[in-house]
Amino acid sequence: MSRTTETDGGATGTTGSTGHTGSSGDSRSKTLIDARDVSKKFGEFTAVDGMSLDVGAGEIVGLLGANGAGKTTLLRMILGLEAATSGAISVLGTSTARADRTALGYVPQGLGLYTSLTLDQNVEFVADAFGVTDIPPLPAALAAVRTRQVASIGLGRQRQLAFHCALLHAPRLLVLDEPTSGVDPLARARLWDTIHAQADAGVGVLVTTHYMQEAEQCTRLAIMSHGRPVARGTTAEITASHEAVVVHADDWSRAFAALGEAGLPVMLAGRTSRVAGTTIEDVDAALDAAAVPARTETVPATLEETMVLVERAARQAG
Ligand SMILES: Nc1ncnc2c1ncn2[C@@H]1O[C@H](COP(=O)(O)OP(=O)(O)OP(=O)(O)O)[C@@H](O)[C@H]1O
Repeated sequence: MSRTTETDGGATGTTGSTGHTGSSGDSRSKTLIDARDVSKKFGEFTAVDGMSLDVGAGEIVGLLGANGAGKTTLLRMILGLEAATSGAISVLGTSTARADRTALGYVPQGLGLYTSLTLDQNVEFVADAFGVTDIPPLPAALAAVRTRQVASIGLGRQRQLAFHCALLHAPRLLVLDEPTSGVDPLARARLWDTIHAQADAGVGVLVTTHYMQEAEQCTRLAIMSHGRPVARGTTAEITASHEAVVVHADDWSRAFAALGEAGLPVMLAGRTSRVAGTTIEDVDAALDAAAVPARTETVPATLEETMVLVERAARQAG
């Protein structure tokens, strides 16, 4: 398996099935986003620093990072809503400025709906803007409230409507900025059904999310920290070189407390403690010192643990 995790801020291309698809022949035509070494400065502040990213047809690429990591800024540059300070971005085979807007669907964090208009009026507005005459029917949950003002319906339905509007003109590329934020788990699962259906139909999807369960549904991931690339690849590739120690103890709360008191970055998962980024010897020593009987084992780190570790490594590297 190719190793694609990066901790040095460098954005080398991935290889194999997760690799950059924009280099040759048939694959070139399927590359919908090709961003290379892109940076953005706001005055003296660097919000995005040397990010590279590609999205192919039928792929769901997840962009992850803590609040303020630079995800939205990168999306906005890809969409041509913000000019890059340096680097090159190609969208649908051309510069962002010349990209065919009718082939692009975008759901911003703020949804971009007209909240004082009804659901029907929002759909009509978007259909008019894109010249769509064959308007697909509203999903049942939205049809039931079609004449209500958008402001009067819940966030879950608003997000569903924003999706519906973004898909109205059958875009080839979908850009989603935290599309399920604040939505209950069932509605979230439904929105992800829609995302998968689009990808299955050949649409390329670039999505930001803070939910690890959603990230794990992506074809590939790019993780950024303080504007910089820190890891990329499939979930399996990104987590492959990271481990956690799992602690099984009858007195799980004492084990958890002992590890915390020893200064280890312990997390509780049900009734087991997990410590990522340290050795099993250190964990055993902390438990022995506190006289807590326990069985320990080393397991692959979760994506969430890996994100913490790569972010910490990036911070330490400066
Ligand atoms: N127009 C702007 N002028 C100055 N600074 C900005 C501007 N837009 C964004 N920033 C800063 O750039 C950094 C990255 O912001 P951005 O919104 O891209 O992060 P994010 O990863 O999308 O965060 P979140 O997950 O909270 O949405 C933040 O520190 C933000 O304050």
